[in-house]
Amino acid sequence: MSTLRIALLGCGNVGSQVARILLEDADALAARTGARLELTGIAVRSIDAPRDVDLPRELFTTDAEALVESADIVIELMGGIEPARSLILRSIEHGATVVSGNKALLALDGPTLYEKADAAKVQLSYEAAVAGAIPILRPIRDSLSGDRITRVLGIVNGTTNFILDQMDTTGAQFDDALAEAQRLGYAEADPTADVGGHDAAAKGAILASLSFHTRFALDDVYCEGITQVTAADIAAAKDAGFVIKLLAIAELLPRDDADGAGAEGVSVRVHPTLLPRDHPLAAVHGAFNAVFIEAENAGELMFYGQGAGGTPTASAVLGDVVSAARRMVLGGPGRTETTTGHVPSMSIDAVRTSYSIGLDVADQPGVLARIAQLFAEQGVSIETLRQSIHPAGDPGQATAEIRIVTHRATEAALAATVEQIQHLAVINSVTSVLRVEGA
Ligand SMILES: NC(=O)c1ccc[n+]([C@@H]2O[C@H](COP(=O)([O-])OP(=O)(O)OC[C@H]3O[C@@H](n4cnc5c(N)ncnc54)[C@H](O)[C@@H]3O)[C@@H](O)[C@H]2O)c1
Ligand SMILES: N[C@@H](CCO)C(=O)O
Ligand code: NA
Repeated sequence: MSTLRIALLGCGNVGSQVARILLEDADALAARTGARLELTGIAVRSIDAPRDVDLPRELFTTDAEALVESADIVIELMGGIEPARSLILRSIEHGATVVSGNKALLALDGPTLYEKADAAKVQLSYEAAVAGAIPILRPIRDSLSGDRITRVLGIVNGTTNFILDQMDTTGAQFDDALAEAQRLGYAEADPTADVGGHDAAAKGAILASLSFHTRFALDDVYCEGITQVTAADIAAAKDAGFVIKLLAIAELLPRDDADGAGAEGVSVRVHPTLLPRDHPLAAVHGAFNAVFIEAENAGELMFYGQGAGGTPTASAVLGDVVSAARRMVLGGPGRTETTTGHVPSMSIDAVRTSYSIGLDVADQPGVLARIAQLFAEQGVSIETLRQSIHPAGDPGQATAEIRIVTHRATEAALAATVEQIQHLAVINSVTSVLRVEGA
């Protein structure tokens, strides 16, 4: 039996579990691949740093460059842009297959890496980068490659799903739910990339690229996080039969711009979204992830599981390693990417969706009529309207909270409506504007 030499870069949460599995399950992995997967070294910053997993000390090295030069398969789990990027490029130049979980790097500079890998005829795979343990990239790339995907809705960030789920199930405020996520170790000490939607946006760019056979970068993704979502938004959504989730959405849209008439484009966006409570994604609780796909022939599909954590994520890494090793044993590089299309990226302005709008208004005659008139003037049709009165001590000072759910409208029409409403004398404030999907 032949031997494949494996270099591991980084020995943190995920890397340490990958090393453990490579050593503990060596016989089973050899039987599955037809080659022995020999872990030749683990690049670390400090050889004597304390680690959760007990690994042979002689495997550790601080010379990552030398390690990749002698490897058949390089597993990059350091995270960050540099030196991960340079080490991956160096590995490709040396003809090594690369497996990575680095969504930040892939969303930022994936095209350069894929092109170098294609030119060198080596494989680059990264199942761990999107939705951790959930097999999602291989199903999109392989299983669904004979179908036409039309829409992808993903809960791809566990921290934000945990926070929104806590707010929904316990009525917690955002800050308290975030503190709980940090206490349980879901959120980073600096949770900006999670709550700002940037982590989900990186994953959205990767999902869109593979689903629509075109390379989309982070810049193509409209991104809105969950920091503005209040307990009142969640309660109002619940009252109206919805749940709020942070979704990464990639969908095919018709184009009606001058040179695109009759053609299609792709919109990629991340924002808090109202979902009907009977939508399959509404049942994804806690820090779990799920990706809901609509395809022309397959119809609706959902992939569910743990999107983070050292051991679950290591499962996805090992899947890529075994798959790559099998192809190396059988010969030939196999085809890893088909993102050679040219579907244009479309801005969120082209999207037509429903909106949930919260208004704080004076409780006076004619207020509803004025609001309804303004919506009509902008061509935005109201689907439901709920009102609750907040009495005040002085007569004439009572206020009302109004929640309007619209039929589908464009971002432009909605923005114009909100802009005009703010100028109405009877409106105290627009308390929230959220999009609705899946209704
Ligand atoms: N943890 C998860 O749940 C999860 C899920 C999906 C994807 N990922 C991705 O997997 C990768 C690793 O994540 P993690 O949670 O294990 O991170 P981590 O921070 O726990 O581990 C990274 C390790 O790499 C080491 N490292 C950084 N730069 C190095 C260098 N120049 N040389 C040697 N070692 C270096 C760090 O010291 C650290 O031990 C990241 O790209 C992350 O985005 C993680
Ligand atoms: N911070 C990410 C980790 C997995 O990429 C999350 O909360 O889902
Ligand atoms: Na995955």
